[in-house]
Amino acid sequence: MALAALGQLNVEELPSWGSRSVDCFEKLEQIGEGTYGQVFMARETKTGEIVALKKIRMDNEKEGFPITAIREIKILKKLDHENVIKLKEIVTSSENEKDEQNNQVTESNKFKGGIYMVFEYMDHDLTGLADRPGLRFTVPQIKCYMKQLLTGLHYCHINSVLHRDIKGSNLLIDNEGKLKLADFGLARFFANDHDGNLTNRVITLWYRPPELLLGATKYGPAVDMWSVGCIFAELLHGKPILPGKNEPEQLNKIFELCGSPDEINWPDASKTPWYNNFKPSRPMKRRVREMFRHFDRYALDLLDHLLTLDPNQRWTAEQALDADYFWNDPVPCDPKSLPKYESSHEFQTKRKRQQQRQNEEMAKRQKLPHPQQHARLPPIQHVGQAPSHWHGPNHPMNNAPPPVSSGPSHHQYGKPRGPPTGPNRYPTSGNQSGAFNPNRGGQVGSFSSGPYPPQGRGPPFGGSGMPVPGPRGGHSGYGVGPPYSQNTQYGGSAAGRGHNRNQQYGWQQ
Ligand SMILES: Nc1ncnc2c1ncn2[C@@H]1O[C@H](COP(=O)(O)OP(=O)(O)OP(=O)(O)O)[C@@H](O)[C@H]1O
Repeated sequence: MALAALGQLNVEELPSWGSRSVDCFEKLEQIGEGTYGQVFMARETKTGEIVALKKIRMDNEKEGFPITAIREIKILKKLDHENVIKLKEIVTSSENEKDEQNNQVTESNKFKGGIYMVFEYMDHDLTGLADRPGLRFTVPQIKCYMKQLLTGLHYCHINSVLHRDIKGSNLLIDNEGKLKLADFGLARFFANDHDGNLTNRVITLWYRPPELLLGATKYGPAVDMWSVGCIFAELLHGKPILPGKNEPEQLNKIFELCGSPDEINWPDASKTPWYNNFKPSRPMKRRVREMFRHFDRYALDLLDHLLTLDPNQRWTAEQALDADYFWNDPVPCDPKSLPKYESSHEFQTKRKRQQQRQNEEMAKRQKLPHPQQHARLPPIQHVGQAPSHWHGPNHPMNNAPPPVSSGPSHHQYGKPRGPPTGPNRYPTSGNQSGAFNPNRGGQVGSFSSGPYPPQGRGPPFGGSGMPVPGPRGGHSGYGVGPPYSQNTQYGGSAAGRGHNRNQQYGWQQ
């Protein structure tokens, strides 16, 4: 099959798609559990190649094959880029197989069989990787991941694809340091005039832009760029920056950080469907630069242009890649120079948290001292999961040997891991613009999932599917002034630069 050049779509199709059985693969371990299916690490029996198998969940489908899976397959078959996950083929299983929990198929599902998407295998997702105790990403590493994220997204956007669920667990990373966008279950092709009516119920809440929270149904690539801004700040700050519990609170957090919409910062805000329901009761000042004053000026400048309320003024992926941030020291590192980690996926870190909770409960009951809690452990969401193992205190980023372990792990060569006694991986403060040693320096950022955000796929505003009728509808924090001090300056722009470095990415517009 001829490969598409960078920036081009893949127009050829493998003839064998769907014709092979999943029996050609040996399932090794479950590595993911998503809204739409389980993900397994597997080995192709014939070639020994390690792949990821994503089983398409059919049990809730009354109307046949799920539309999200159809979309994901359709889009991924067309995309061909080094920063976008590669869908290798589709395989099927016979209708009377047992399900993954070893339950026999029932009357209602017995004729459905199983359909799996076969992906290239990636060792980590960004959330799972960053949740490793003791891990600190360096600034060149963050720049390297950000550059790849933006390059992959730029490719999607110039090919008229919106991702619509950019978040850490959908950014996959291999041990060559390559980052790839994954989970195109919410993605769709878009028209450049943004004239169509698109669904408003997309993007995981913490990464959802203000225009969607205000009900917009005509939108474009800028929605993904807001999510990128949230991830960027999270990488540098060490924790999610806008962890709202529900849509009104999410909007309130956005306004507290980015200021309330007005005629200057977002002239069209008042035209959004739910503006009158959610507009703040009094003006709020923009505080991005104050809140993140510990970032260096180039990082702040990029962040400021990504976390821009008005989607029309928000930077595009192309503009972001041209930001001074990527062109000033310390420059992004070469992906290949990144340390290799034992594999980690969010699903597994959730299991570890589950195990820790159980240990704590046990310790409480036995009146023993509590096991040490990792600073950033989110609440448990899944119960009844199998125990796993802790990562040890030593970490490649700390110039120490890799963790050692005694039990089974993601890889057969996995080693035992001890309790999380490593240093806190969140940067405290300090200017990052000084001299830097990528492997040793104190200029570190980090990233973590924190408590799990509500998913972007459910209906907004609880079960009703309707917006809360007013800004004060039961939400105490809404419309109340922000808790920050007033003596800050907002400004800064990278506008006016004459030089464009875009051609260095080999894009085709
Ligand atoms: N190609 C892959 N290689 C390794 N791990 C993968 C791969 N694809 C997915 N995973 C793991 O499985 C998890 C879930 O996959 P994915 O996001 O595609 O499923 P989903 O059902 O759409 O999930 P969600 O509802 O969380 O969006 C990912 O976060 C990742 O950890």
